[in-house]
Amino acid sequence: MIRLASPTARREFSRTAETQRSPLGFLMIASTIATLAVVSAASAQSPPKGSPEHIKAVTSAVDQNSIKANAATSNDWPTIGLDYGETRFSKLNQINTDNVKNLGLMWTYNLESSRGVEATPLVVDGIMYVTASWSVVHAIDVRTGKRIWSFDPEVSRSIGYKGCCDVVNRGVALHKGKVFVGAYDGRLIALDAVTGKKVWEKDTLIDKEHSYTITGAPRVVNGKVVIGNGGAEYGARGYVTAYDAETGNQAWRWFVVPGDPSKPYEDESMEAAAKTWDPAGKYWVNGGGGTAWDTITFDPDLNLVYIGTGNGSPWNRHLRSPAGGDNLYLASIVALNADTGKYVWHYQETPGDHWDYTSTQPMILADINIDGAPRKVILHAPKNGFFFVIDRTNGKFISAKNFVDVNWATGYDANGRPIEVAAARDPEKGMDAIPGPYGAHNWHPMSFNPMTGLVYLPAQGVPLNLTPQKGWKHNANQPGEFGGNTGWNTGFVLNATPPQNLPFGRLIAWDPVKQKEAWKQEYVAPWNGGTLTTAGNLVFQGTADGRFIAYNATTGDKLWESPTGTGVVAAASTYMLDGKQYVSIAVGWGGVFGIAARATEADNPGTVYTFAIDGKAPLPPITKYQMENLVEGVKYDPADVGPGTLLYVSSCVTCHGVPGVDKGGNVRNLGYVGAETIANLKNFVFKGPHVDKGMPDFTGKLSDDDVVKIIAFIQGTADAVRPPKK
Ligand SMILES: O=C(O)c1cc(C(=O)O)c2c(n1)C(=O)C(=O)c1cc(C(=O)O)[nH]c1-2
Ligand SMILES: [Ca+2]
Repeated sequence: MIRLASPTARREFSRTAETQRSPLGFLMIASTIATLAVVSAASAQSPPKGSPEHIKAVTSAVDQNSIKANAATSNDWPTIGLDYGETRFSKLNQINTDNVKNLGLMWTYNLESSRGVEATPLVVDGIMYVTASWSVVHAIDVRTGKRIWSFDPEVSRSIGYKGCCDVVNRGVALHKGKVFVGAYDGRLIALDAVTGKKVWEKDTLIDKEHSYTITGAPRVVNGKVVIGNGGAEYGARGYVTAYDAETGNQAWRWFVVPGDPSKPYEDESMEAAAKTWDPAGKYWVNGGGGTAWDTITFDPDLNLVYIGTGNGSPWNRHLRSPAGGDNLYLASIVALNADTGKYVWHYQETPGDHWDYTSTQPMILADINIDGAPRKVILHAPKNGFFFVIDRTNGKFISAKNFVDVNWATGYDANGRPIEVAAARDPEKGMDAIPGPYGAHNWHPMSFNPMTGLVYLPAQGVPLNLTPQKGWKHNANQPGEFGGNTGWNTGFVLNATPPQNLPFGRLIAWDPVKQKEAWKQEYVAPWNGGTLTTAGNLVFQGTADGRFIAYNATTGDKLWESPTGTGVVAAASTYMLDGKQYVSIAVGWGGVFGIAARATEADNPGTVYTFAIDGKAPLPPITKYQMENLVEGVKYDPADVGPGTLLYVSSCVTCHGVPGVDKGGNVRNLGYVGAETIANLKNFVFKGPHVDKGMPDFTGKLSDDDVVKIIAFIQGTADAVRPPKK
């Protein structure tokens, strides 16, 4: 009880009482109560880590401000590329060049998937969100390595073949207590971060005639979730859509390429783009392409969203747009207003794309000094083999330099146009495209370390010969058309002539100011993982041959490695947990190269590996990849091998590779599945047992007689490649 002793004290009290009645006073009391609440919360027990209350508290706090604030410490990994620049540069240095040799396993978590795993794990205060194949989301408690929940959007496995490049997913976005995932079948789904229960779901697909998928990670910009689609191998028209994060209501949509010119253009940018396409190619029937299937990057200060756009559909421009033209906005970086989705500027990296040179590769927004002046730039290494530095305020070209050998252009002129080699567009003659359609760099994220000034870039060469296809028509499915019987439309015959260049995989440390390589590491195969770099002067990368490696970021010296039980394609994340730095990587062999090819005999399921200094957990035992002997003795008529080859190319090769030549990836090679399976191929091709794993049912697409011919090709090829018996 307050005793009002003196008149002064009484006066003081009444004045306080006065102010308490005024609005200002109310605020003062409220703030006092708030302060008391904070004090008592701190002194009382905070919710146990990993409890629903703790997960709710830490995930609800993730928003634009917290992501910006986290960039100062890198304590958490709250968004796919770590920060809005998507630098994948962590300021953490507890693990560094001196002690990385003591890095050890804390735990592994089985993602229970056998297809590609491409996601970077997000982590806030030890709560991890990561996706496996088939867009399945896992919430994991890093403190224990145990599942909190998992969510399977139950994508019908029968549509697996409707995406070009494996049933992959590149991860989730986290915002104010929700987890956002794009499902392979085109749904954008919001989940409660605590329970994994669905909050809302939107079908993002505007057109069910063409094959659209989602494989990329959504991004949240100004409270909206932005997502694009895949499908440009199938005749899709690219677009990106923003949905309100709370309600799922559509906020805006921007198309990448123009639609049917007999209908009104959606906006001025489409009207301008249409002038760069020849309507004689009926591009709107073939979709046009440009699908934004991976990178979407956001600069909150400029309020711009940057979209990396995909290849033309079909690939061959002579067929798509016979009179030529740049075919905007294919293979470009396009800046959109984050609030309205309105076009602001574009820079086209591959005008008139002809080689599947997507620009969907992850972008990095960096502030670097060029010619003594600070510039806000985008660093980008698209499929086409050139490293680009672009002014991100206005889209102006700064520089481009090839980071691997290329044969389609000799360089870029001062205006940022490629100086093309005419033979690369020969309408009749085929050539090895260098880079080939797998790209000199694919979706595997690169990272940028401002301390070394270097970009760590997973580069590669996958040889492919492209010969213009005679008589191509949309969905005509000519025998011999690559993937034609599963919906592909490229307008090229692939490898009609065996390619003469050689495959390679390489980690390049690239100086974006000098546009020059600083160091490199060669690998045994293409298709190595994304990179992570840290203030401990480290670069982390997983490899196609099943290792997770740490390098010295300055010199490229290898400092540490661990086996991973399968090939790695995703990039790692790092974060602090209760005062200790952790590194996590989701492994799982796959993606477009990994469907049919492999570089390791280890065949463990998709798994999250988490490491810290002095971790002592045992590595999981390795399961060896199972293959039958090269198929032998299946009866066939040699006259069927020729027609069987064409049928195989249009129906089987995209997933199964070349029998007896490739060794199988996450899908089997038909040279190594046993004679009984090949002799009974009909049972697999028509309503077969693998339809629920994503294989097409070829009923009505192949005849019994076609299957006989395909068998002839498989056995004939196996016989041709079999080493002579001693
Ligand atoms: O044109 C497209 O729409 C599209 C989509 C995708 C995809 O969604 O995964 C890929 C590609 N193209 C592509 O060209 C490509 O090389 C590729 C590799 C991968 C992968 O995950 O390994 N996806 C894709
Ligand atoms: Ca593509």
